[in-house]
Amino acid sequence: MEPASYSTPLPPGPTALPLIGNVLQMPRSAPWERFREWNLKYGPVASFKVGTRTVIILGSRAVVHDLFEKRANIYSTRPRFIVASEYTLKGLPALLPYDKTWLALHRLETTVLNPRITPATFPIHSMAAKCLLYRMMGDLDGDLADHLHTYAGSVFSTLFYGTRMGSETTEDQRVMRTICVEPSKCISIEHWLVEMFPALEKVPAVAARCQRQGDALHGLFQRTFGSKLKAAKKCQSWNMFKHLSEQRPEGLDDRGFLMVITEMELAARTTGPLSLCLFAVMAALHPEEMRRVQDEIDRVVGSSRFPTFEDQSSLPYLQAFMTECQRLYPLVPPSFARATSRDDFYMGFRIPADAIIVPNQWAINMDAATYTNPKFFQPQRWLDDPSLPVPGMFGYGRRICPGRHLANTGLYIAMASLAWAFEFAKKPGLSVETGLVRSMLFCPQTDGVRVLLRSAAHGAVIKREWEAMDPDMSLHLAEIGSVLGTKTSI
Ligand code: HEM
Repeated sequence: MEPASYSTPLPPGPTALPLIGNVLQMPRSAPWERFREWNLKYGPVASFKVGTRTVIILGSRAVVHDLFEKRANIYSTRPRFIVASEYTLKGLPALLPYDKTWLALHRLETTVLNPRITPATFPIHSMAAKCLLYRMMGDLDGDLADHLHTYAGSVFSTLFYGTRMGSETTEDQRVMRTICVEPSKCISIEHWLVEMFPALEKVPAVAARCQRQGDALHGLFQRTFGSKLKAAKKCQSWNMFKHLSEQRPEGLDDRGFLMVITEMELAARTTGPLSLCLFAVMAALHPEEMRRVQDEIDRVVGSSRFPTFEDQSSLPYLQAFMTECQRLYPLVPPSFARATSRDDFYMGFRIPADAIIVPNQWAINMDAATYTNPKFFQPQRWLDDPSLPVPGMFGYGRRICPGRHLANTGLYIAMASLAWAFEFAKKPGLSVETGLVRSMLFCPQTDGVRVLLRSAAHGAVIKREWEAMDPDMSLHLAEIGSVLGTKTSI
């Protein structure tokens, strides 16, 4: 580590105005594009000011690795987000500083988000994929995004609460979708202003609005997840939330526990479906690439059965297509911000304690020195050079997404099944760029995607599998429970 000195300059960046800093240079949408410009101009570690706070933008994979992995003791905490951490999402583990409370809650979550259970979840994911195909086949002109959200809903309401496969209706998942969208307002650009000018919190009207929003959201979470949790505890089958409530650490009150449940619900129900929406949009926009994915699936799987997890290693082009989607359009383009827990000195610059650290994932994925023609959708690049660094879509270091194993499992089988069963055609005007960026999440719009069944043979398999399906998942859930070493009630 370089010698500490307070005269060491901050990383370079655009000239800041007194008081407001660089606020006027911040675009209202896609700020990660401006961050990239600054990284290109000032270097891979650049800084700017928003109000009184220092923001450090990291524009290269090597720098993110140095700081988030090698200096994890300094870079694993979160910034203090006034609106989100103290009002609307108070108690959500993802927003907590890196301290004993966070460690205890994180340990609790990883009790069930444990990679050891992955193979035991295969039957549940596969069954949900079958339901997805059956529902879509019967509603080809329907709302594609709805179906993709229902897929995630089926998987997670079975895993989290032990419900029968497919028992969650489209209406249930619409309600959940509305709930999931609400908190994203807490991280909108507008709210950042309050975060950057903490004095605004003292303005009575602002404080009252934050309080109202917080109370409303907490009320919603308590009602929704509180009653679902009650049902999970009574459920005969093993389920994740019953398991978690049995492992609940001493000192964690009902409200705190419910925020753990809320966090897992929000994460599970938003991220996966959005990745699937992106997959469908990219399939429609790049028919020639999708054709290659389907040729591969036809060779390996054929049309008389569904793709399975055993097929995964034989479908490298599908994997390349998925990875290229994630590189070009990362779900969380600037990734999630971190903060420094103390002063640090890096590359000759001072990174002050409490600085907000933004690992600009989108810029890293656009690095032309790593990815030739980075703006082009070229799945083949992953086969030509298997040593290419995979986009860090799940974050880094100690705060890396604990749900990544489950997420990858669900994405693979859903994407393989969708590509096996359907063609995705482009309606006039479809563009991935129109994908709405709701706060910091990229939300691809699927209205411009037309879905067609690939053949009558595929349709017959979907129907046959649906008719043979047993929606009772309790044996599979018991298997997950036994991997985790719990007694089960069946
Ligand atoms: C495609 C799917 C997903 C993506 C792209 C994704 C991405 C991310 C990212 C970028 C972070 C921040 C990591 C960091 O700060 O470095 C994160 C955190 C988190 N994710 Fe995910 N995630 C996904 C699915 C899931 C699922 C399915 C779950 C749970 C069932 C989950 C649970 C969490 C939790 C609890 C955190 C907070 C970690 C903390 O306490 O700081 N995620 N995720």
